[in-house]
Amino acid sequence: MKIIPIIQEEPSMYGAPLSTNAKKMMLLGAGELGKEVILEAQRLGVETIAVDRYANAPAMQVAHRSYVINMLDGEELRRIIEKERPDLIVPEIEAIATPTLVELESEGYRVVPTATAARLTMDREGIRRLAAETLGLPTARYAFADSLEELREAVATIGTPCVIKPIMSSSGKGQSVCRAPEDVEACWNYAMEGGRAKKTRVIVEEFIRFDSEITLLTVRSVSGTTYCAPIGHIQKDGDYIESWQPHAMSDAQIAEAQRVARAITEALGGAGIYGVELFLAPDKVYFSEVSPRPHDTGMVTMASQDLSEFALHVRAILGFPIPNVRLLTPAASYTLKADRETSYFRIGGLEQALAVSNSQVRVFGKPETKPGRRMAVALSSAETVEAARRQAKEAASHLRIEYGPDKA
Ligand SMILES: Nc1ncnc2c1ncn2[C@@H]1O[C@H](COP(=O)(O)OP(=O)(O)OP(=O)(O)O)[C@@H](O)[C@H]1O
Ligand SMILES: NCC(=O)N[C@@H]1O[C@H](COP(=O)([O-])[O-])[C@@H](O)[C@H]1O
Ligand SMILES: [Mg+2]
Repeated sequence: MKIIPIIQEEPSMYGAPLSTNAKKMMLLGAGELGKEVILEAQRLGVETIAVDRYANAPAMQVAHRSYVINMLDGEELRRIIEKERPDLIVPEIEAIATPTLVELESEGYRVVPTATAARLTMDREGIRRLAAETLGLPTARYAFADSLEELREAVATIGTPCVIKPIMSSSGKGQSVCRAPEDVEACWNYAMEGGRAKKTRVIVEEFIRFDSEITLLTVRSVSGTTYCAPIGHIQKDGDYIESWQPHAMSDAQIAEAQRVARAITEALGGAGIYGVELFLAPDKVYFSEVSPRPHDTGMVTMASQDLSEFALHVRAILGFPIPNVRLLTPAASYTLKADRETSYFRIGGLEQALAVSNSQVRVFGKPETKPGRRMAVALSSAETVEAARRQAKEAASHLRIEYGPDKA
């Protein structure tokens, strides 16, 4: 019997999930952000595959299928991609063998937003040099170092206080503020322990005394470039604790923030959502970094916008239009973090948290706690940002992690 393939003339024509004509999306990284991306993809009838370094990751729990591999190993990555042949490869974290993604893209695979964007944002050096040196965007002064000796020199050049970060890390892992030359060795050791990949290189950045910091979610789709209302946030030890939307900014600051966001997202190309991180100082908007994917601080959009950052990402990468994004209400998010390592734990306090007006909770379902690991988030909406922040903080304060005995 001759099988007549269904010709996919229109990008929007696809069959049911798990059928031969399904649209297949593979997420590389399966944390709390990927979980929401997968749920949104499934709402549009897409078949989903989640990949991460450990079993039972949040997005694996909602995907059609999953794989546990070392995503920094190019051969392992290629093996599962060639086995699954996904229509879309969607990086969800930075630490992926991006040279393999570049090769796969040249062989015809579609990497979101582009393999080059994944490669440039895989470590802090690629994106910082693109932003500051190629595009001339305003950033903190910076230098790189590969050893403790080089770090001493770099700190002397940049001056103290400065921020030291492994070039490959996220959520503040291995990041510290160096306040005086005698702190350099402790900062180096901390960076070596905290980096995600086995790379010893670090970036030293001038410490910016900003008034506030924001994420400007920027969407590139067939409808053009759209900016969400700015999201303000507070970070502790390099990781986000609280975010809110909209963040109050002057017209001049908004115009400058959008100029920077347009420049960096145009340079990275492709379609999808980008989280452009900016520091707002009285007379300047600094570019900090960009995620070519949904952003943790953007979880607030699940309570504030008609289309969350996850829905926007999925729409954009599938090639569907995004004529507008509506901010429905001020809203805020507040995180719940663990303080020790165990897989014997329970999360409680939902009865009280959900009794707070206009509040919701997302429990990510991570199988293990670790010190500083984000386990859940509270989301609240209100008439004002201030009230939303109070409610989200209150809801999160009711959530608690009860730890059992450590593993025998
Ligand atoms: N040069 C700087 N000056 C002042 N504060 C900084 C500087 N660099 C980073 N920070 C603070 O540390 C936070 C985390 O830094 P950064 O975004 O570079 O780390 P990250 O590990 O990539 O975090 P994430 O993955 O959550 O975005 C920033 O949001 C900011 O609050
Ligand atoms: N700032 C980036 C960020 O928030 N990324 C999100 O955290 C997960 C890793 O969490 P884990 O370290 O707890 O496994 C990632 O998979 C992503 O969802
Ligand atoms: Mg950041």
